[in-house]
Amino acid sequence: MKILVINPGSTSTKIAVYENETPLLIRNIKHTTEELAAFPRIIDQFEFRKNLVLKALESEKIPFDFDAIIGRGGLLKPIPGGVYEVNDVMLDDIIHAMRNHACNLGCLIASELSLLLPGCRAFIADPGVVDELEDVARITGSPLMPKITIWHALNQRAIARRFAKEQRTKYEDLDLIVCHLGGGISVAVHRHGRAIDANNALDGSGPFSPERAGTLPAGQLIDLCHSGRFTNDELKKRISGRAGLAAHLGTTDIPTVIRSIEAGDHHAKLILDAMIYNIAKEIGAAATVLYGKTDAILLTGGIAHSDYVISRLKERISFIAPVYVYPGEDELEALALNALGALRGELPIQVYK
Ligand SMILES: Nc1ncnc2c1ncn2[C@@H]1O[C@H](COP(=O)(O)OP(=O)(O)O)[C@@H](O)[C@H]1O
Ligand SMILES: CCCC(=O)OP(=O)(O)O
Repeated sequence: MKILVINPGSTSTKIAVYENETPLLIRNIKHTTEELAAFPRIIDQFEFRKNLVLKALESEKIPFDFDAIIGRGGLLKPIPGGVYEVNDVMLDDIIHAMRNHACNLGCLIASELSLLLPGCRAFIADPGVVDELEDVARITGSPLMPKITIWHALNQRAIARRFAKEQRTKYEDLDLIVCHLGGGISVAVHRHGRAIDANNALDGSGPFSPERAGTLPAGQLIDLCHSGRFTNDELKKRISGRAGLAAHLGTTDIPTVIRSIEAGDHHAKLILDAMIYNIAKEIGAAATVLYGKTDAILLTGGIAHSDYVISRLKERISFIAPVYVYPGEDELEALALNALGALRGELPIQVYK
């Protein structure tokens, strides 16, 4: 069986072709800020990113012939984890999505390309809106604003399963805290295979990150909204996109920040250390969800490549549980395996309503 995998991220479009479990192509196309700035909205990048996928296949001489195309799912309504067939309700929700993120393009491109091939199916799996929260985790101090989770469900689950396999046990038998350290930072509590708590890494809660504000002081935010200094869209960008390290230091690139620190930039050190401090606090809070009985803490995502960040994080969190580091992400393989499992009847194909 042949699977095309499409993972549009904030700074890249990742593509893979699998023949059963074997990868035939893995391609990471990076996008510069200037290149993407030409598109007023993320949805406007649709043709650009779709054509990049087609060009990558053409340049590798891979025939356009697939049993399924799977995209990293978008910011839909909250849904349980798993594989979903792309349908009209999903496409309509994505076109009218309240939240902007490049992953919204995943199901749109998968759907459009699948229509070119009779019998080819379009799927998404474990999108960022996967919601398996316990009821108690859903309640905030205002009934007007129940908790929403937006997190790296796909990669966190793939890494948690990889860890379980390495430990010769089952994901469903473990109690884990998983932290994805990327453009956004998510911390989730996985209790026996269910993510019972997770932050909103996009525009809500948790530690600040390379490009997100994380939890903010609510009163000050309201005052800023009414200050007349910013439009609605500008303020949203100051929460998601131009926030966190980008706002403080003008870059989201950790190696650049570390070079500044090594060159004696005390402000850069203060900001990066503050980000690490906030991540550690979020992980500490997650440990209370498990009553302190955590089998392991897994750190993953691009920033997990950074010794500076990981060594300082470990200093603060190692007392909770053993810490394992999985730099980067496993999203392409996770998507491919989800599509294969669905086609083979090994995984249920859920219907988005
Ligand atoms: N080798 C590396 N060393 C340190 N930081 C890195 C490295 N590679 C990527 N990063 C950082 O990881 C972040 C992006 O993480 P990634 O998981 O690729 O993104 P996302 O989760 O947004 O898709 C950026 O802040 C980037 O600077
Ligand atoms: C939308 C999923 C959570 C997130 O923040 O993803 P990125 O880090 O890839 O932007």
